[in-house]
Amino acid sequence: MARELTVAIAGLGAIGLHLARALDAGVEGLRLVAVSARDQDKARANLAGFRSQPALVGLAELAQADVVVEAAPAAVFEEVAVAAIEAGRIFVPSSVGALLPRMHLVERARATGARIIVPTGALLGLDAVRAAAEGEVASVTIETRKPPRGLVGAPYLDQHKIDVTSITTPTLIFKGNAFDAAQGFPANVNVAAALALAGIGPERTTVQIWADTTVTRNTHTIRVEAASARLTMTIENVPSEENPRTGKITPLSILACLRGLTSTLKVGS
Ligand SMILES: NC(=O)C1=CN([C@@H]2O[C@H](COP(=O)(O)OP(=O)(O)OC[C@H]3O[C@@H](n4cnc5c(N)ncnc54)[C@H](O)[C@@H]3O)[C@@H](O)[C@H]2O)C=CC1
Ligand SMILES: O=C([O-])CC(=O)C(=O)O
Repeated sequence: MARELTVAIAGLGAIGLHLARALDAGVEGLRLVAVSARDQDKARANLAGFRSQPALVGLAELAQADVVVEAAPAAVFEEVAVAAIEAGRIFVPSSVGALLPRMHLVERARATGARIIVPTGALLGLDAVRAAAEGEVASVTIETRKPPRGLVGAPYLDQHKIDVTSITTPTLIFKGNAFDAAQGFPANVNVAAALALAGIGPERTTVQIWADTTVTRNTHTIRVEAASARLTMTIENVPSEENPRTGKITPLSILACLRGLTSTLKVGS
């Protein structure tokens, strides 16, 4: 008997709307049943052509589904996460940076039977990082280069009075650990948070963020020095039209992650 999971999505932006459309088009074993949006009229317009109408509900009500995907601003992460975890659901966060200061949610999930599944998102190679982290790892670093406009609005820039729009040459904006990077750039370094969780934790994972006038893509390079292997991997993400901070691959990665929840053949660990 094929297994079917119902899915709910918080947020219908660059990630959520693409994912909702893909699920509505039909993915074996997954059925979109509910979505949540800030702008209800816009959401209704976006959903108008769907083959099957998901319910438009409040954030906490998303927990009616087996799988709750968070694709909303980090500010509402907790509301979505707590409802899903308390209901014992599978919680799939996009705003992974918001999970780092809330690791108590993992303990709650253990108690309620919920699972928290962090997708690879805009990054690559977390399978290899996880494998390496089963053994000894000396260092994990990530270098993120974004067109300056992709960094606009980050709290770190306001705090340090950095105007990225006036930058004319590639400039190192931040160097520190993944925990501090996630606080300072909540809409930009979810990839660093996911890397930290896959590998050696947010304190030991080193992050560099560059405002780079020479790149048109959100570019992430991971370097891992481990007893088993040395990894160097780069992904160059095409920014999405809706939100230049978010690479187009992100909803695709989450879709691939969701498929893996029910598929008979699953590739990659
Ligand atoms: N894990 C990863 O690799 C990546 C994670 N992200 C993160 O994923 C999250 C979503 O990213 P995008 O889709 O690009 O953002 P977006 O800004 O395009 O979409 C977010 C949507 O959430 C909606 N929203 C806002 N408040 C809401 C509320 N109270 N209830 C319901 N909906 C609400 C907005 O109206 C918007 O449509 C962000 O936190 C972003 O930083 C983005 C890229 C990669
Ligand atoms: O590269 C991207 O598409 C988005 C990104 O950096 C992130 O959210 O961490």
